[in-house]
Amino acid sequence: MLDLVIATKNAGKLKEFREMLSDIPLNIISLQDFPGIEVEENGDTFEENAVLKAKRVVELTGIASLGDDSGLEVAALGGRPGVHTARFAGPRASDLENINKLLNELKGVPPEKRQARFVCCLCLVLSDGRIFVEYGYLEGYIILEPRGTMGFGYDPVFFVPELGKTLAEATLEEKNAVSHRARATEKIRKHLLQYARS
Ligand SMILES: O=P(O)(O)OP(=O)(O)OP(=O)(O)OC[C@H]1O[C@@H](n2cnc3c(O)ncnc32)[C@H](O)[C@@H]1O
Ligand SMILES: [Mg+2]
Repeated sequence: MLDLVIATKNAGKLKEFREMLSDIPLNIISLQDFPGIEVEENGDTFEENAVLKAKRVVELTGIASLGDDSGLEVAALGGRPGVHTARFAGPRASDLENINKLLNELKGVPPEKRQARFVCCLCLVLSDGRIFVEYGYLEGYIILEPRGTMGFGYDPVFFVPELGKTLAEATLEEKNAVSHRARATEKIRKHLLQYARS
């Protein structure tokens, strides 16, 4: 069975990928298995960062890699925090600090004007250098107070109309049925299947 390195240090993303790709015969590992690898995410777009992550891992390991760069675009904030989502409240910000900063910036914005979307850009780089890029989106609203304990990141404040709950109130299976990451993964799946058979 071939290895696939998910180019991430985020345990929440890894858990979602492991579940979504469980039917593909690949041995899924991550940067937890390569603690020395650091990737500077200095791109101006999700795509630049997703490509940076996966290319760097292939360069250093020689193993095919899937990079995920994702984030939140909030309409009332003109699309911010966007590519800066992970460091919205500062370079080493925790999920809670980021959520608090978001809720503060949205203070006084009424519920119907709190539209947001999650964006996920996935980049698969194979060891022969071939590159595939796909996007997925999830539309929702930023609620007034966090709700739920599952998932990661901004999940407790992201309400999904099609689920009738926040992403942190959704099970892994429910989130993976609709998420930005799941939608991008569906599009990249055929390339992963081909790689697994190679
Ligand atoms: O770069 P890696 O190591 O993959 O991990 P990261 O957490 O830094 O990931 P990003 O650079 O892609 O930043 C994504 C930001 O968007 C948030 N985010 C992305 N997908 C999310 C999801 O499904 N639910 C909640 N928050 C999410 C996440 O918490 C980060 O703050
Ligand atoms: Mg990151």
